[in-house]
Amino acid sequence: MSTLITNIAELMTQDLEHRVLKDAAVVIEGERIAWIGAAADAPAADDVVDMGGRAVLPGWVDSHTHLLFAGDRTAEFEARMAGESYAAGGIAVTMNATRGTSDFDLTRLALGRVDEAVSQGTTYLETKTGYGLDVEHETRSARIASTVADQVTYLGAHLVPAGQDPEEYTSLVCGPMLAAVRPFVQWADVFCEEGAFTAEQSRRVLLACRDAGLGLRVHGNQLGEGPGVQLAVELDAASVDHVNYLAAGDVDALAGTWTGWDAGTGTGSRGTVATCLPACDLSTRQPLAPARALLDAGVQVALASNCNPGTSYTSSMAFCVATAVLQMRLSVHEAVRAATYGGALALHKDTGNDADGERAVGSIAVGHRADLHVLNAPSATHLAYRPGMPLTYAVWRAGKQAR
Ligand SMILES: N=CN[C@@H](CCC(=O)O)C(=O)O
Ligand SMILES: [Zn+2]
Repeated sequence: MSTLITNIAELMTQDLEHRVLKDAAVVIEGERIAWIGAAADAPAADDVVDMGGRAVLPGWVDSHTHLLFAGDRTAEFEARMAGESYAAGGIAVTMNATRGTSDFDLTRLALGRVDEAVSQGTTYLETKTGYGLDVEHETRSARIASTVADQVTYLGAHLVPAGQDPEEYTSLVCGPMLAAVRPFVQWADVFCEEGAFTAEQSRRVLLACRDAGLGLRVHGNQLGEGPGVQLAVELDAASVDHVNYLAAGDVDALAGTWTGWDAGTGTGSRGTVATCLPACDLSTRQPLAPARALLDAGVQVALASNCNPGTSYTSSMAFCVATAVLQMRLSVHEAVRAATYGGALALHKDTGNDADGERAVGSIAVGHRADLHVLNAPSATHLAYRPGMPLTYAVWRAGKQAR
């Protein structure tokens, strides 16, 4: 079964050549992209869908979310808007609410959040554990997460629960908890920040997880200059996320990880992606991450929602893109790229086509997964030009129309 999607005013492919095609068409066949090119040259297909002069982008790749939670932190948000600063301790409020919720309700809540994201154009997403914080509840979160998200990250090292010795808790995270979650997760993450985990504790966790075969990610430099970025670089993590407070040495270290990467062919040795979370920066009133400086230094950048009840209760990637353009000084093409191809790079899903069966996401090219986001606008520029507007017109996820 093939579908020709035609009369596309602007097709922003975010492929390796950064092609933006005008008056274009795409053919999808099953879950894959089978053809792209000028609408006038399009081959016949079983079905034809006329986009009426709208813009088409890859679906958003949201590489950083925390969707497995119950409860709400409105009071904490209100206090912050009245001048309080964000501190890691709020995580315990969500931990208590999450532990007190049934499997059925936790699954329903997470699925509802995935639906919200997909209906706004997200077609591939990662989510994390981190609100269970004991073996039973971390394992449950990992298991449920593996049924609702495309990739799952183990974040047992999110906060040391009250009354527990930090070193003993770190040993639990590195030992029995890791063994229990392992069947359900691909990645491990640590909140390496004052009030959460020290550099030494974070390193212990990441090394144990790497030995268990997991890829690595780090929450780093969110609340102040700290060791997170350097640790991520040292351990060759796929991504370091937040990156609000960077010293010049941090930017250089991140740039250094990409010197063996050939961006033109998407081959070579991968570095550490800097994942910026602008909705979180605004909601916590932290300085926006220096995405412009990172890109200018040669660092690969992703944008993600960080959807969670404490610091960023939104899954709107369009909001992140608009903020990146309006406030972080990225071009529209750069911001969309960071929210699609950049997220795929951060999740190691940027390559793969017909030959290896692992289909790439985050860019529109033959053989890649058919993840398309149609805007109710003639160009992607409208994402920043009309911020906050409901611009998602249609979504294809793995070749199926999801909206
Ligand atoms: N910073 C650490 N973790 C989350 C927030 C968790 C919470 O406050 O519930 C984040 O990415 O911002
Ligand atoms: Zn996070």
